[in-house]
Amino acid sequence: MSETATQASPVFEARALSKTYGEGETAVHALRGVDLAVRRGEFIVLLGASGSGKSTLLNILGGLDIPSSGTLRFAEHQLSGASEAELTRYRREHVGFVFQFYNLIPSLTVRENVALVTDIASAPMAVDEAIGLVGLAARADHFPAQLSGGEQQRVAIARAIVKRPDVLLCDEPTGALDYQTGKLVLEVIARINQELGTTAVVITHNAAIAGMADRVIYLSDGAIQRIETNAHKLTPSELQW
Ligand SMILES: Nc1ncnc2c1ncn2[C@@H]1O[C@H](COP(=O)(O)OP(=O)(O)OP(=O)(O)O)[C@@H](O)[C@H]1O
Repeated sequence: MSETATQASPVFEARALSKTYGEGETAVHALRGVDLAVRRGEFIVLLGASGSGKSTLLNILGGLDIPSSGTLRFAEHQLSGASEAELTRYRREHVGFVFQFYNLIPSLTVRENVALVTDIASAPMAVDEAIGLVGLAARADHFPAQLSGGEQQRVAIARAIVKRPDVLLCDEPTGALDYQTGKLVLEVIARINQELGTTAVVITHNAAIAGMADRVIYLSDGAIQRIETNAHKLTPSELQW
């Protein structure tokens, strides 16, 4: 992260964020009082056991879910208490999502899959620029079925970043990929974070990935257990697992 990013004011600020699914005896407390500030341009890795609340936190940051209590602010937008229409606009203008499964449209080429989202973006980059950033210029006219899992995930990343989102939220982006392919995908996410200054929050089950983060947030039972800052960030090629 650059010096300016370190000094910038938080892009996300969460206070006492809680999320309860259901009610009464069957209530599940997915988040219990999370306080968190994320700086612009930061690379955050979220670690924690299954069920610790990682996806819930990421989905709330991305405006896909709403907290039961507490407050959440993104830059000048108050997300807690926002209407469904406001959250839709927030997601559209500011957030790129990458999930474990790529959700590409099989009948469209790489270029067409990425171009789809540019219609609703206010200032998208050129489709071929996004495809170039993820290293797939030579595959732009191919269909998803002609690509490896890692290449399909890179298309999904191109689709997420073509609209120039402020934040890139990734839920287990390498979960379905082998070691080498996973590293390539992580390299692309690190590149987007560094070259475009996109704030990145990445959920993983793989503790080794923590080495490439500015900060690692450990969730346990819906609460932040600890936060570690990496004095020296590793590149994905230096990670070993
Ligand atoms: N829509 C929902 N309805 C009811 N309970 C839910 C819902 N979504 C999540 N939960 C529960 O909230 C808790 C936190 O789930 P969450 O998916 O955030 O955990 P996670 O850390 O991302 O887990 P994993 O690593 O397995 O994906 C879990 O107990 C889960 O069962």
